[in-house]
Order: sequence, then structure tokens, then C-alpha cells
Amino acid sequence: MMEQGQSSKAISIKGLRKSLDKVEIGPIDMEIEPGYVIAIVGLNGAGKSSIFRLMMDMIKPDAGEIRMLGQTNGQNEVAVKQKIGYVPEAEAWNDIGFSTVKELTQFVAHWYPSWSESKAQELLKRFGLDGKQKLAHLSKGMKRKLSFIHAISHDPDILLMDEPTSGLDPFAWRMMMDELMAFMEHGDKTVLFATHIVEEVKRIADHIAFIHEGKLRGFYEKDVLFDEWKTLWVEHQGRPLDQLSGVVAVEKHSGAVSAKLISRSSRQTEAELHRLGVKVIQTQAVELDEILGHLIQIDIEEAG
Ligand SMILES: Nc1ncnc2c1ncn2[C@@H]1O[C@H](COP(=O)(O)OP(=O)(O)OP(=O)(O)O)[C@@H](O)[C@H]1O
Repeated sequence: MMEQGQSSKAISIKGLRKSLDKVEIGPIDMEIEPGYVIAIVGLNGAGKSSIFRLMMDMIKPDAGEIRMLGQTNGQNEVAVKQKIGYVPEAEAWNDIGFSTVKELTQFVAHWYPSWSESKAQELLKRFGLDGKQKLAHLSKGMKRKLSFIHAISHDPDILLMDEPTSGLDPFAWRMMMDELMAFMEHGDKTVLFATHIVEEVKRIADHIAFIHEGKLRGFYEKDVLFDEWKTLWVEHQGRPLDQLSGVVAVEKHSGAVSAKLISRSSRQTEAELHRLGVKVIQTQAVELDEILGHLIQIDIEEAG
């Protein structure tokens, strides 16, 4: 039996630091409630995979503490790991001496008391994998599918996935999305996934954690983020607009009276525009990749 942890958080990270070749991870403080579905987004090399590896205790922090399901990393390791599913950035199966999909799957199943063989078999079939296939001959997408099946077939409480869909064809992508949605229907599952795919964030995340240069630069509720960030088309009549609250970018059309503003706090910006007597012609949602581009720019400006 796993002892009751001191915390009711699914994941709790305090003062986490790790020095890597090109980036200093942290300090990161983050508390994640059970049931949260979080997309981890950030540029290549931002440190997303390293944060997953730290959470999985595969690399040790230089400082700070990570608690998974209330247990400090290293405490009750087997019992905690049995409740976590992990899809790593890349599979490291070459070293463990198994030859086929079936052999590896049997080995993985052995570790998890909650393993559902019927679930695993159903998923293998659905994703077009055959037990007899040689691991060494699997394509990149097939490996991702197999990692995903191994991570989800023991019905984990926490699912950590590092770009789980990279290399998937569109049919497999949709299947994985559907499977994740079904998994998340039990409202108590905590899911963290790193992704570069906007559509995935839109479909399955409730929250977005933005990592830049090893630091957690923002933790947003997705709906709130999309609600706050807006493109506003306005008739500026020559008035300066750059200093308005929330405005992160202004594009003026030469010779015209209209301008395009990007605001990260659209209600505040609109209220100020109203006070100035500037007419808002149209408002539009801002796409997530555009929001991220602006957040990175703001981060760089603030740092430098
Ligand atoms: N074991 C390690 N030792 C030293 N440096 C490392 C190690 N693993 C990764 N790094 C470096 O840490 C930085 C962050 O890498 P990481 O793989 O965590 O980024 P990422 O955000 O997952 O990137 P991507 O989006 O490309 O997958 C990179 O500069 C990488 O070269």
C-alpha cells in the first residue's frame, strides 16, 4: 500500500533547478491539481523533455523538490510509477533485449497490477500493430503508437506524454485524440503533454503551460487565454494606440484610418478605446501560435 502523501496535488514542483548544456531549467514552482489536462508548449530546446525526465526521476535535479501523487521522488518509487503512464520523447528499446511488439508488451504489462490486457490488445489492433512485428523495424509513428498503448493500458492516474503524436499519420492522430478524450472522461485523470501542434492544444487541453528557456513563463486556462487575447480592428483617426493597456502589437495601414491591434487583455483595451472615442470595427480571435510568438517576444524584451 502506498502511504497517504502530505499533499492532495497530483504533481507538486518546488524550487526545481537543473543545469543542462545550453539551458538552465528553473527555478520552477508548479502545483497541478488532479484532473488537469495541460499542454506544455515552447520552442525547441526550451526544456520540456527535460522537465518530463525530472518528473520521472530519470535525471536528478540540482535543487528543489518534485512530488508525484504526494510522494517525493524516490519515495515508494514502484507504487508511484505504477500509477504513472509515460510516453518518452524517443523510445530506448534497443538496450532492453526484446525483439518483438508482443515480447515488449508482455514485459511492460508485468510491471503494472492495473494492466488491462484486453485494452492493450484492442488498442494494438485498432492502431494496426501486430505482436509479431520486430521492434527494430517499426516506423517512427508505429513506435509512438506502441509507447502510447503501453502508457495508457494500465489506466494511470497521471499521464505524461512528450510529443506523443509526432510522426503519426492523420488517421492515427485522430484515433489517439479520440482515445485521449475517452481516457479524460474519468474527470480525475491528470494529463501533461508536450506538443507543437496547435490543434491538439485546442482539442484536449484545459490549461497551457508555457516554457521558455527553461522557465515556466505562464500557466493559463485555455478558454481564458483565448478570451483575453483578441485582434481588434479600429478606426484610429491618428490617435496613438501603442500605450493602451494590453496592447502587444499595432499595425497601421499606411494612409488609412484603420489599424490592427493585438491585445492580451481585450476587455481593458476596448474600455480604453471607448473612452478615447476610437471605434472598434471588428474583433477576432488570435491563434495560439500567434499568441505564443508574442509571449516569446515579450519574454525576450523583459529579459533583455
Ligand atoms: N542529458 C542532458 N544533458 C545535458 N543537456 C541536455 C540533456 N538533455 C537535453 N539537454 C539540453 O537541454 C536543452 C533542453 O532540451 P529538451 O529536450 O528538454 O528541450 P525540449 O523543449 O523538449 O525541445 P524539443 O521541442 O526540441 O523537443 C537542450 O539544449 C538540450 O540540448
